[in-house]
Amino acid sequence: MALILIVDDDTAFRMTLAETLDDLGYQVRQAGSCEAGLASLGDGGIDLALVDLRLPGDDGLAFLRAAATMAPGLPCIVLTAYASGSNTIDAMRLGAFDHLTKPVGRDELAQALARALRAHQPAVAEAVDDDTQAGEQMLSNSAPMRAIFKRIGLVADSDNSVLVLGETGTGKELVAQALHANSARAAGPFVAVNCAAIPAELLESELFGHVKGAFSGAASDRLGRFREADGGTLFLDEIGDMALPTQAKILRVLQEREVTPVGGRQAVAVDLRVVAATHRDLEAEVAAGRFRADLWYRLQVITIKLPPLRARDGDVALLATHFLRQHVHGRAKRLAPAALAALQGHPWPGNVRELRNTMLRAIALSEGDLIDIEHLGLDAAPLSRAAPAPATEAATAAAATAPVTVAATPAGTAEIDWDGPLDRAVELLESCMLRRALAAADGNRSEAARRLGLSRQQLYRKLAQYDIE
Ligand SMILES: Nc1ncnc2c1ncn2[C@@H]1O[C@H](COP(=O)(O)OP(=O)(O)OP(=O)(O)O)[C@@H](O)[C@H]1O
Repeated sequence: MALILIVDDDTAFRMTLAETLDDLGYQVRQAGSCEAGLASLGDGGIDLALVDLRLPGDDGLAFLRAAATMAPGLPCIVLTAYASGSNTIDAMRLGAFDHLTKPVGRDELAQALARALRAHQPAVAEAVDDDTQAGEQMLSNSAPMRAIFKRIGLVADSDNSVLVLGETGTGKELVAQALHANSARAAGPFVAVNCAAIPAELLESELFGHVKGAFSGAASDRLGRFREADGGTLFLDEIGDMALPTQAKILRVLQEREVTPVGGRQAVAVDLRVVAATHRDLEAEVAAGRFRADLWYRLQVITIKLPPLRARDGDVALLATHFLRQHVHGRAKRLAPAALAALQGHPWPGNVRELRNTMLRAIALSEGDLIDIEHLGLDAAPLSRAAPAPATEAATAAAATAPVTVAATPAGTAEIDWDGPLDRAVELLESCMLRRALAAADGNRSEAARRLGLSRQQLYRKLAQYDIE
C-alpha cells in the first residue's frame, strides 16, 4: 500500500484529504509545514507527496527543491487554491508531477495519484532562479491551461524553437514571455516583433538590421531585432503573415545562426532562441504554398497550442474578476449574477483580449459599484454583434462617452444563409464586421483595425478582399 505524505498548513483540508486517501486505500502521513514535511520525508518510506504551494515560512516550492535532493524521483503533486501560470511553471520545472487546484475532486485525485505512482519518474530537478517570473501573470484554473503551464515548465530550458498556436487573444505572447522568463536566457533580452505589422519592404532591415547608406534613408547602422535579441529570446508574432522571400531569409538565419545586415558583407553570429506564433493554420498555409514547409518543420520542433477561452472551464469568471480587481481603482465594483452569466455564455471569438476589453469598457460605463448586463455591451446573438471592444484604455474611455450608432450595412448578417456553405457565411460575416467597425471608427482605419483585433496590414488586406472603400 503506497504511503502518501500531505504537506499543507490547512488542518481541516488536510484531515479531509487524509480521509479521502484512506478511503482510496492509501496510507497517509501529514505535515503542516515545509520543515515538518521534510522531516517526515527524512524518516523514509514515502511514495508520493501532495504539497500545498502556499505554506507559512518556507513554501511548497522550497519543499520541492529540497525533496529533489533528499528523495530524487519522488513523485510530488502540487496543490493550490489558486493556480497561476508562474507557480505551475515553477513547480513543473522543479519536477512536480502534476498540479491540482483546490478543491480537489475525489476522481481527479484518484486519477492523478494512479498516474503519478505508475510513472514514478526520476525528478527533473534543476536550480531555479527565484527572480525568473513571467512579466504578466497567466491565470487559469482550467485543465487544458494547466496542461499548457506544465508544458511551458518542461520545455522552457531547451533551446529548440517553439511554435505557439492559438486563436487571436488567447495569450500567445504571454506564453512566449513565460518561456523566456523561465529559461536559462531569462537574464538576456526578450524581443518581440509583430511580423504582420511591419511592411514587407521594411521587415528585412527591421529583423536583420542595415548598414549606413544601404538604402536611401539608412542614415546610420541599425542592429536589427535578431541581434538585439542576442543572448535572449526573439518572439516572431504572426509569422504566418510573413512574405515567402522573408521566410527564406529567416530559415537561413535559423540554420546558420548568423545574420547579414541589409547592405552589409559580413555575417554576424547570433545566439538566441526563437519563439514564433500565429493564429493561422500553418499546415494549411504550407499546403496552400503560402508558407515554406522547411521553415515550418524547423519552427514546430516544440508546439504549444492554446485552447480558445470558450474551452477553458471556469476561466471566464476567474479572469473577469481578475480584470475587475486589476483595473478598478478606488471603490470596488462587483459583477451582477446576470452579467456573470452573460459573460459565461458568450463565445469570446477575441478570447482573453476581448474579455479584458469588455471588462475595461464595463468598468468605464458603470457608474455605481455594480456591473450589470447592459454595461457589458454583449449582444444576445453573438454572431451579429458589433466589432470587439476597443483595445486601449483611452479608446475604451472614448467609446464610453461616445456611444456608437452603426447604420445598417448592405452586407448585413441577416443575409447569412445558416444552412448554406460555411465559406460564404464567413465572408458575409467578415465583410459585415469590417463595415461596422469602419463606421464605428468614423472611417479611421487604425481605430477600426484595433476594434477588430487586426493589424493595419491585415485590415487593408481584408478591405481589398471584400472590395470595401
Ligand atoms: N491567461 C491569461 N491571464 C491573464 N491575462 C491574459 C491571459 N491570456 C491573455 N491575457 C491577456 O490578454 C491579452 C492578449 O494576450 P496576448 O497578446 O498574449 O494574446 P495573443 O494570442 O498573442 O494575441 P494575438 O494573436 O492577437 O497576437 C493581453 O492583455 C494579455 O495580458
